[in-house]
Amino acid sequence: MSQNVIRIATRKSPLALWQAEFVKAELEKFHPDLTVELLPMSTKGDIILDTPLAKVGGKGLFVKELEVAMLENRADIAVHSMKDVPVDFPEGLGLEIICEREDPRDAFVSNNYKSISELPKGAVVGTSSLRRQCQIRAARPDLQIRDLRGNVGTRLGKLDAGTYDAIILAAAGLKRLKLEERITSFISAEESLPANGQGAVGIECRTDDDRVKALLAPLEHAETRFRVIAERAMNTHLEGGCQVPIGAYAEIVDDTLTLRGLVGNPDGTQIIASTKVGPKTDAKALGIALAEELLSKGAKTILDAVYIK
Ligand SMILES: NCc1[nH]cc(CCC(=O)O)c1CC(=O)O
Repeated sequence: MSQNVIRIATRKSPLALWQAEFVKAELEKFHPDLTVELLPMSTKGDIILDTPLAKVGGKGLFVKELEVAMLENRADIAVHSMKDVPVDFPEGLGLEIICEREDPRDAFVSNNYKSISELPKGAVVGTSSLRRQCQIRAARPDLQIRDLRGNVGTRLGKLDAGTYDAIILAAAGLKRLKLEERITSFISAEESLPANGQGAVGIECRTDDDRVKALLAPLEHAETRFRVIAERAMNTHLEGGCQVPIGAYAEIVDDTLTLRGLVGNPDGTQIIASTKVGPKTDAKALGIALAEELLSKGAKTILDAVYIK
């Protein structure tokens, strides 16, 4: 491979392409002589669109093809939403860079109502995230949750077609796609704890590729890394993928990290939540400790029930 080219393997969804273009622009900013090429491809997760993701099973539905491309040296890096990145990487690949986090919150989108609390009794809310479903139902057991798949544009189209009274999406995705004006209101972390890594973009590459790693280094954001490490450690220790009702959200103030976590069942009748606080450099240990605490409070029974359904 020429010394002056980096090839980005990317999914073809608008959000994935935005993320790849963002990394391309950042790389070109730091390295004016570098040429960055995009290699768009389809993944299993893009193709299986009619089955709830928890049932399709298997983590990493959206990343396998990208990883094969890097291992076969057809691409050098892949850009991921940290929320969708599996916890384990194939031999030879690793998540080398975590970029600065965008807004981590969930967003409420509706053409008729201002917020979840203003929805009329029995209103229909679209989301395929068990995490969002669980927390919405906990606050409003009367609401009906309906599956909502497809990329961000497709989901907004279904809302506009009248299929739902409201839908829930990640604020980060809407902002990145310049669709921020579609956000009716932001859902606070207290109302809906975000998914681990939500709003953060990570870069995967071959672990032995020192040339690429050196080029990527300026894109690293240390604070985001500590936050995402804590959140992912909790998720990993719970053995949860993205498609389970688990929320994990870390914040840092003056080098002190506060990690909140919750595990619930899809209908929101059970939620186990807790918090750990400690030095940010203990991010991983805090995540594991929080997972242990949630497990000891009954999270395992809840998660087992979600997986076998
Ligand atoms: N699960 C799909 C996905 N993966 C990342 C984002 C949004 C952007 C982000 O979290 O970085 C979305 C869409 C959504 O949840 O609305």
